[in-house]
Amino acid sequence: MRLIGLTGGIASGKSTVSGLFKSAGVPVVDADIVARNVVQKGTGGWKKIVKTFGNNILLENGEIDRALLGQIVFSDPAKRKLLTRLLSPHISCGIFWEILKLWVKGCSVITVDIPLLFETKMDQWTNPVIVVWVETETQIERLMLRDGCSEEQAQNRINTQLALDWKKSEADIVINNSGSLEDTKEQFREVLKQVSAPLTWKERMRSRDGFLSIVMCTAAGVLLAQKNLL
Ligand SMILES: CC(C)(COP(=O)(O)OP(=O)(O)OC[C@H]1O[C@@H](n2cnc3c(N)ncnc32)[C@H](O)[C@@H]1O)[C@@H](O)C(=O)NCCC(=O)NCCS
Ligand SMILES: Nc1ncnc2c1ncn2[C@@H]1O[C@H](COP(=O)(O)OP(=O)(O)OP(=O)(O)O)[C@@H](O)[C@H]1O
Repeated sequence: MRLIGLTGGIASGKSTVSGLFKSAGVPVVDADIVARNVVQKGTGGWKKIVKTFGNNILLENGEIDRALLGQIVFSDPAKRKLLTRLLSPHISCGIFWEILKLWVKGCSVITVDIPLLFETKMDQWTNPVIVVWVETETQIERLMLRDGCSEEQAQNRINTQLALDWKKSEADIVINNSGSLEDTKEQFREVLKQVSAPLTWKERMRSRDGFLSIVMCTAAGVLLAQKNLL
C-alpha cells in the first residue's frame, strides 16, 4: 500500500489538491475532518476540551464553538500546544481507522491530507511527502479572502505552523500553487503519473515500516487512552 502524505501551510491549497486526488479516483483521508469528528458532542475529545477550556467554549447546542476556540488558541501558543497535545491521540487514531477502512476495501493508494504532517512527525509514515507551496503574499490574500480575517490574523495563523519554505525543502514533491488553478492541475497530472508508478523495493520497505508504525502507535494510544493515561 502507498500512503501519500499531503501537507503545506494554512490556505496553501491542500484541500484544492486533495480534491484533484479524489477526482482522479485516489481516496483521501482528511485530518481536518477527522479532527472535527473527534470533538463532536459527547466524544472523548469533546470532554477533554470542555474540561480544559470550560463550558464557555460551548455553543447553545452543546457543540464546541470552533470560532471561539480558534481565537483562543491562535492567539496563545501555550493553549494551542495544549489543545494539539489533547487531541493528537484522538486524531491519530481517527486517521488510522480511516486508512484501515480503505485498506480493507482494497485501496492500494491512499492520500492523507494532514496540515501538521511534519509538526506531528507523521511524515515518516508516508511516501512520498507532497508539499503544496504558495508564495506568502498569495497565501495571506487567499486566507483573508476565504476566512474573512485581517492581514494580522492571517499572518498570526501562518506563524503558528512550521515555515512553508522549510516544509518545501523537506518535500519529496512540491506543487507550486501560486499560479492559476489550471497551472496547479497541470503539475498535479505529472504528480499523479509519478505516484501511480509501482513502488520500488526500497519504497515498499519504507511504506511497510510506516504502516507498522501506525499500527503500533495507534495500539499504544488506545491502550494509554483506556488506562486514562492521556
Ligand atoms: C482551533 C480549531 C478549533 C479551529 O477550527 P476551525 O474550524 O476554525 O479551523 P479548521 O479546523 O478547519 O483548521 C483550519 C486550518 O488551521 C490550521 N490548524 C488547525 N489546528 C492547528 C494547530 N493546532 N496548530 C497550527 N495550525 C492549526 C490547519 O492548517 C487547518 O487546516 C481547530 O483547528 C482545532 O481543533 N485544531 C486542533 C486540532 C488540530 O491539531 N488539527 C490539525 C489536524 S492535523
Ligand atoms: N490556484 C488557486 N487560485 C486561486 N485560488 C485558489 C487556488 N488554490 C486555492 N485557492 C483558494 O485559496 C483558498 C485556500 O485553499 P485551500 O482551502 O485548498 O487551502 P488549504 O491548504 O486546504 O487550507 P487549510 O489549511 O485552511 O485547510 C480557498 O479559498 C481556495 O479556493
